[in-house]
Amino acid sequence: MATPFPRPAHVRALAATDLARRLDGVTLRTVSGAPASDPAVRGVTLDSRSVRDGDLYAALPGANVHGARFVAQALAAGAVAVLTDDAGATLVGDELGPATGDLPLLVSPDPRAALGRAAAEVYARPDGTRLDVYGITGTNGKTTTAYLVDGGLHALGRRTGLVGTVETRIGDVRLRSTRTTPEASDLQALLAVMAERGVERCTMEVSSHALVMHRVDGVVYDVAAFTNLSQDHLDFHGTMEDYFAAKASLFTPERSRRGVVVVDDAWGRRLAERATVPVTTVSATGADADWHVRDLGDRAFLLTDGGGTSLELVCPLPGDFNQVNTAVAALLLHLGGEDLAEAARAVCEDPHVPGRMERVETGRPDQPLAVVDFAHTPEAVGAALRALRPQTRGRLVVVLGAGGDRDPGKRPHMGAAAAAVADLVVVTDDNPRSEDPAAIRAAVAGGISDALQDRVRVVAGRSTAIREAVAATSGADDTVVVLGKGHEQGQEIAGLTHPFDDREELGDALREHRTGTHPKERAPHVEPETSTPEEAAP
Ligand SMILES: CC(=O)N[C@H]1[C@@H](OP(=O)(O)OP(=O)(O)OC[C@H]2O[C@@H](n3ccc(=O)[nH]c3=O)[C@H](O)[C@@H]2O)O[C@H](CO)[C@@H](O)[C@@H]1O[C@H](C)C(=O)N[C@@H](C)C(=O)N[C@H](CCC(=O)O)C(=O)O
Ligand SMILES: Nc1ncnc2c1ncn2[C@@H]1O[C@H](COP(=O)(O)OP(=O)(O)OP(=O)(O)O)[C@@H](O)[C@H]1O
Ligand SMILES: N[C@H](CCC[C@H](N)C(=O)O)C(=O)O
Ligand SMILES: [Mg+2]
Repeated sequence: MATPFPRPAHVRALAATDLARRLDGVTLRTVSGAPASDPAVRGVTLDSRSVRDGDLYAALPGANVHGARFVAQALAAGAVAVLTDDAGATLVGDELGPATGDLPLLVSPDPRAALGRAAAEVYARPDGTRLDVYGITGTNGKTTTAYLVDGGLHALGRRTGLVGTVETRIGDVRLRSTRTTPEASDLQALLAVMAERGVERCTMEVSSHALVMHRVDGVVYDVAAFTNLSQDHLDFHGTMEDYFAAKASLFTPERSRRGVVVVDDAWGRRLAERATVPVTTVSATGADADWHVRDLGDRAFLLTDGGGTSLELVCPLPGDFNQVNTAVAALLLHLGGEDLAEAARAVCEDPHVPGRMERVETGRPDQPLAVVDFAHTPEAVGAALRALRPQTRGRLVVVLGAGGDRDPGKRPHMGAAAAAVADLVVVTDDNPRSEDPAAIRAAVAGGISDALQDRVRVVAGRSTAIREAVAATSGADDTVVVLGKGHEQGQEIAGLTHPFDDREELGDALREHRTGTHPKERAPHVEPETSTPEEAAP
């Protein structure tokens, strides 16, 4: 898929030989052994389908295929040089033969690691342009905190950029994000475009995939923040230790200048000890920290250093965890040079975070409290439901599933976390991707103990499940919450993405429930029938 990201108008046309010299560990070679030609490199990409005239094409080894397989396509599209590894150089020779004997090959033992720096060289900002970059990492809360920071900056009158799961923004221009953290060459181009268009501060989510896959190499964050660590992505990282090591690498001088670390889990406490840049710590649980969050009820909380500074704030979003996200956002801005009190008030002004604890309203006074949230880890499922429990006088009904082709180990824990708090758990499909949806549902429901199985319904088809959940509520005292897909606009089933929006589905279900309309199926379903709880037996 072609990258949607723009390129800067002004680039440095660096001779390929010069570029090679600027990159540590890179040697210049040709297929034939003849001297390399020396074209000007004016852009960088790692995807042959996105090559533009004058580009360096990074032919990277991948889990599925070696990018060197696409060198002919890249050259046809205008690539003038190739960054690759030894294996890639051999493949280029095999694919192209002597025809492009003087094509400059920039060869590195780890071309993915060289990519960000290569792009940073080519897209180097004009002197005097200042763009501060803030990076937020952690298992849960990156998107929410990034919106809080960006909203705060906006309220303070700064021109901002935002890069994350939901969208990418350059000032007022909004682009769709394909990943939480873009690939290194896209990111460097994006930051250069932001600087060109007068953006002063860019706030971005930094995923653990990005840290391991060198997507943020070439960026030094002015302030980095860590929210928390709990189980997710073990399909990619293997162990929690490795997952932690990925996150911790953000808090080193190569990647950031200073940090904010939440020390409410053991990983955060370890990070605060291990970080090799100065960090400010914050806790909402009374752990030893520089700053503390004290809940005052009704969303009010105190941000205090236990000494002379105490700010009373009203959290703009529901849930105790959002008080922590708000505190992190305020402290990050403070470390970035803003006055703390002004920053904290600005952060609390009026953030809209799409698909996170987002209410769905029909205008009908007797509708249940209806919420769409992005919780898709055991920890987040528990946190989201615990946030809604006290507001619910009647029944708390939750719809959830788990994504296919993603960490299978978290599925039973997600089911268990939901059943521990909710009165009814409707287990259904998230994005099954290439997996069997029934097996994923069974894994989620299978995590729920026998004693709680009477709270569980397993329903194939997310649309049907949302309608069953709404039908299980009986008025304004009840809550129905749909977890896992938040802002997502599609449901990925067997290689195809079908339009699907939880907020629309929930709104439709609430309106149909009121008028007694028959549930309509808007999205294609893998299996149309409603299955029974037996299917979920472990
Ligand atoms: C697990 C993972 O992150 N994989 C990334 C990895 O893919 P890969 O090693 O399998 O690459 P590959 O498919 O073998 O292709 C090899 C190379 O050939 C290139 N290619 C391929 C085909 C073609 O026609 N032309 C071409 O140039 C590719 O661009 C690639 O560089 O390198 C590719 C680019 O080099 C990435 O696109 C790809 O991200 C995939 C799409 C992905 O889904 N990543 C997700 C899991 C991800 O990154 N998620 C995080 C975390 C979100 C969160 O925190 O919850 C995110 O930041 O979004
Ligand atoms: N600080 C927090 N602690 C625990 N749970 C949280 C926290 N912040 C948000 N959540 C929960 O996690 C869900 C995901 O939040 P958010 O989208 O902000 O995280 P993220 O880190 O960007 O996730 P992703 O990696 O998938 O992009 C929220 O919908 C909410 O249920
Ligand atoms: N960025 C997250 C999104 C997960 C959202 C959930 N709907 C799923 O499909 O698992 C991931 O790739 O793990
Ligand atoms: Mg996110």
